[in-house]
Amino acid sequence: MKVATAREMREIDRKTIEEYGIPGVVLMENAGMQVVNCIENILESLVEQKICIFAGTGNNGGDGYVAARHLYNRGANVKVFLIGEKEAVSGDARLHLDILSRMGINVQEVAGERDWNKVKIATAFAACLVDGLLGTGFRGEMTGAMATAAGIINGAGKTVVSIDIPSGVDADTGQVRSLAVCATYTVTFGLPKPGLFLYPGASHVGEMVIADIGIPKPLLNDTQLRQNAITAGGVKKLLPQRRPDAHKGMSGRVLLVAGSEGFTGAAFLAASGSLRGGAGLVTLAIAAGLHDIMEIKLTEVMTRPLPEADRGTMGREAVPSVGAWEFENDVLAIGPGLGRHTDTLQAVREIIGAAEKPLVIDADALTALAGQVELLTETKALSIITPHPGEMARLTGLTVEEINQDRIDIARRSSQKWESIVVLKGARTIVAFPDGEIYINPTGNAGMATGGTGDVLTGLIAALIAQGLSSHDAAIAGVYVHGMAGDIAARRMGLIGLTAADLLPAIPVAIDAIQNETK
Ligand SMILES: NC(=O)C1=CN([C@@H]2O[C@H](COP(=O)(O)OP(=O)(O)OC[C@H]3O[C@@H](n4cnc5c(N)ncnc54)[C@H](O)[C@@H]3O)[C@@H](O)[C@H]2O)[C@@H](O)CC1
Ligand SMILES: [K+]
Repeated sequence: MKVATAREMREIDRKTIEEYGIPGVVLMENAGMQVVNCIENILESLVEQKICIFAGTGNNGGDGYVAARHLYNRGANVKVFLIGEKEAVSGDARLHLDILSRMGINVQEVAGERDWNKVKIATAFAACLVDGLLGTGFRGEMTGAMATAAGIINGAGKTVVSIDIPSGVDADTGQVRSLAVCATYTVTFGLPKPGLFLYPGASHVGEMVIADIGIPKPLLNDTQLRQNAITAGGVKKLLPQRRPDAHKGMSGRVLLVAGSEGFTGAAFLAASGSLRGGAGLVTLAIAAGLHDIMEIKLTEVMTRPLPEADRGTMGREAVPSVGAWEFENDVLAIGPGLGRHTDTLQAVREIIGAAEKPLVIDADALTALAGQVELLTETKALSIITPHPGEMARLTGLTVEEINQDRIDIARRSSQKWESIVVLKGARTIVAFPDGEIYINPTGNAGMATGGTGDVLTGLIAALIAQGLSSHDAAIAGVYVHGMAGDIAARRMGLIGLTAADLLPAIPVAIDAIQNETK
């Protein structure tokens, strides 16, 4: 599903109006009507329901006036509060404001203390509050009267329906400075905006309703829109089908280079992630001193001992062995729990530099790349790197905070610069491709913020590549399945105390659920 930034949405609106000839007031009419349809679904009947509409002076407020008119027509008792002056309302919004006046529906400009008291009393008795304060035109932070209004809305404890986006959320980044409206429902127009998926904005959205306001379909499917939200229906088309006469050789082979003393669990989780992801054969290459332990710990996985630097850490002599084994496999995943011994990191760089098969690079292998990321542009194969924000910080020189403030843009620019697929993990994983395309993953939960879940993802993505998916498709499908496995596990046991190993049995359940998805 395409996702549009504020600028792109403005452009879509412009083309709808100028190129297709659908007037802006019609779009606004449809938008307001869709908000009313949503409220009617929630409240069942609108007759004599008290509903407060909060409007700003822009077009978001314009949608609010339309909603007010239709709510009134359907029997509701509406109160419209304008945060600003009527004089400041122009264009399409002005036209709809004037219609309200002609209908005798009062629009109260909120300025002084007495007005705020009226607002507070009205909200206390309302069944539903409609937030048309600010939409995609919002920038910066809510201050003054806007902030006061948002505070009253949030403090009222009522059902809140936000128009297009909860006011105060940055449509492109999901950032919330000072405060933002906390919606129960957000009715967004045409296409969802990135800020509805990205945190902290995402936690203000409530239930997202994507409403048709009559924008022509070619504009909504425009390939020039470079952001997407991953959907179950989309992933279903990517996942491998298992033939009835399949044998293990057909489901692909994963070579995993992982683990070091104290970090055998990472190797176990990545290898198990590959198995649960459906790989036919999984080989774990691990420092020789740990080989015997892993033979016991992993039943279905083949293990290969690697020459060591110190006890339990891969040494540089491992490079030729990994190079030789790589050719017996379809994909090489490297990094989970490898440790940071200087020789190990050097070996990792040499392995990556020489690799010819698709690569999945994670954890300590990313540490090996810090300061030398250009190595990625020199590999023959397309690499997927799977940094969490801390690892991304080491790779980019930015802080974790800077990365989380603009996850999409940073993932996109890094992918283009490093000519690699970037899977930026964290709440709302972003998959970025060197051609500028972005996929936002909607699955997953806070319970997955625990050690080892990233190792499972590495193994899972590698398993999908082994089964014939392109690196592109494996990255998209992998993050979606992984998050969904986390959601399935969390439904069973809650968020607290969820472990990475709990994800493993949920992976096949997630894949099965997606494959049986009807859409
Ligand atoms: N033809 C169109 O463009 C359509 C637009 N629609 C609606 O219009 C919205 C976008 O409308 P606009 O571009 O007019 O913008 P908004 O209504 O989102 O807000 C713009 C107004 O808010 C002010 N503003 C910006 N940042 C502020 C801040 N930090 N504090 C206080 N005020 C601030 C601006 O100066 C401007 O007056 C969409 O979200 C959607 O709801 C819909 O009616 C569909 C059609
Ligand atoms: K809004």
